[in-house]
Amino acid sequence: MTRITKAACIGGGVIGGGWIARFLLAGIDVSVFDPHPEASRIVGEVLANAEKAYAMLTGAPLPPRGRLTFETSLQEAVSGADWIQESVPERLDLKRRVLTEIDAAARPDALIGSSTSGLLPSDLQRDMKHPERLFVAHPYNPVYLLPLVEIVGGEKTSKATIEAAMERLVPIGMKGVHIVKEIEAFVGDRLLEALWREALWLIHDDICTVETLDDVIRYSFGLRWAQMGLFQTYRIAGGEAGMRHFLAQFGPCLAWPWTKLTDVVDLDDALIEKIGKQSDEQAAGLSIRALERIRDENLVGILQALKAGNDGRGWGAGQLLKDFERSLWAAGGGKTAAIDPSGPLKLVETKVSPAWVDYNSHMTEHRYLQVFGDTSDALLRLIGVDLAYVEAGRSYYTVETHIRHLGEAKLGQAIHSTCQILAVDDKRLHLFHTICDTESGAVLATAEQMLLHVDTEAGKATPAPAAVLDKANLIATAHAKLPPPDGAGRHVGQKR
Ligand SMILES: NC(=O)C1=CN([C@@H]2O[C@H](COP(=O)(O)OP(=O)(O)OC[C@H]3O[C@@H](n4cnc5c(N)ncnc54)[C@H](O)[C@@H]3O)[C@@H](O)[C@H]2O)C=CC1
Ligand SMILES: C[N+](C)(C)CC(=O)CC(=O)[O-]
Repeated sequence: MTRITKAACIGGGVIGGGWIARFLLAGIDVSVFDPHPEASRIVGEVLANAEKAYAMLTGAPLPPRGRLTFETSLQEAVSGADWIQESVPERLDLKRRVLTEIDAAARPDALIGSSTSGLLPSDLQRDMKHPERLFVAHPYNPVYLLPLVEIVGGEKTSKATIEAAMERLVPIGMKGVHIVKEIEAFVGDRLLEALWREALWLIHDDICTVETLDDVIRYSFGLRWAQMGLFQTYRIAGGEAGMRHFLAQFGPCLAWPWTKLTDVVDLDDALIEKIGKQSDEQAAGLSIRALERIRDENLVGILQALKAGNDGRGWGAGQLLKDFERSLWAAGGGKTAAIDPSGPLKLVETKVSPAWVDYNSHMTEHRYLQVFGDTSDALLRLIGVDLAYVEAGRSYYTVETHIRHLGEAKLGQAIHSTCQILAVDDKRLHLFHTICDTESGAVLATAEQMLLHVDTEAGKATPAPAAVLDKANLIATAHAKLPPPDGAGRHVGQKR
């Protein structure tokens, strides 16, 4: 799979900032051009939120963050970049000018994506010398968490460009959908605008407030849409007879006066003030950045729930996250930086994610097991038991775990986990893990585990090969010199 090696972002506002974070956190160097005097502060704040969100989103090893540079000219920014993302304000004249400048300065094989929400790529590429490499790459806010990108070509865009763009989105955890015919606003914004138009009428006509309208969405179909979209949701709503019955029953309503159709409400001063006032009341003093953090925590929780859906196989955006994590493990998981076996190995660093917190407002018990499981997995990769090893039919299975809960981990808290090998023989790995608060070093939980080496096809324990045992023994020999960890060998109910 071909990867982006260097990205350039022209425009670093809401969307440019999101793209910058997406690229950097995928390990890609990014150079930015944005004449706004506070561009670097704005991008820095978006990036800080994105890093916080990623720490909660995944325990998979992210690559080292890409290098971020701000340039004083567009030409310097695009130099050497193989993906250039334009995210300047939504004005055709401005975008055409900027895209023409990018076209003149970019390397010949660079792909040029525009974040436009609705302008036609054929209009955008009109003045370009190499229009075949221009496409719309329309993302959704926040770009670093929402994976979708609508890829739309214009009359002069080449097929190869579309294919290359779609392919390069995969390693950065995004899902490209190719919209085969160009229309204004593509698919997503066409749908959103229809809903928005209706919403503005409902406020204008005093049917409800903005808060009630948002409640109607977020307590009902908003929850459905995140996981099944529209058509699959309606298929189920047709009962056992499915979609055809649904169409027969509710199709005729489309001709009833349920909607204002394409009438556009007049956004006069009075309506703007009414919506602005109601929106201020709804925000209850929360700043935009604070609302962004709440939104991000919620999105992380939803993505993680979807990752666990469909009997653990993942569903929709959650399945995409699962695949992305798999690629992260495959790419970086085995290459743990210099291991120092003179102490317990620090193998997992993470933050307590919203989906991990229970009704007691702290990390719930099975998430401790998840972190301990991740710690065992990290150790296994270290001794050569990686994805390729497992796919070849052998692995280690956990046969016993004893967890002790000694402290509380709260939402967003930075925690890490260490591993001490207690014993190794040809079939068994006896491990002792400790989860600590990263700031204070306080011990929050420990787990003692026994793992058995298995032939996964036969479903039987089998001796591990020398290559694995040698690596495990090297660490175990060093760990044998450490004092036995406090709590090792304890059983439930034992007095301290
Ligand atoms: N805000 C949103 O929800 C979404 C916006 N988009 C699209 O993304 C694009 C950017 O929108 P936002 O980020 O929301 O706008 P924004 O106003 O937050 O950011 C635009 C940035 O472009 C910079 N800029 C202006 N002229 C420039 C130039 N000549 N060269 C380089 N930078 C320049 C500005 O200083 C500003 O930082 C638009 O095409 C918009 O339709 C796409 C998806 C969602
Ligand atoms: C309002 N908007 C048209 C800029 C929205 C988008 O383009 C996509 C989004 O993130 O909702």
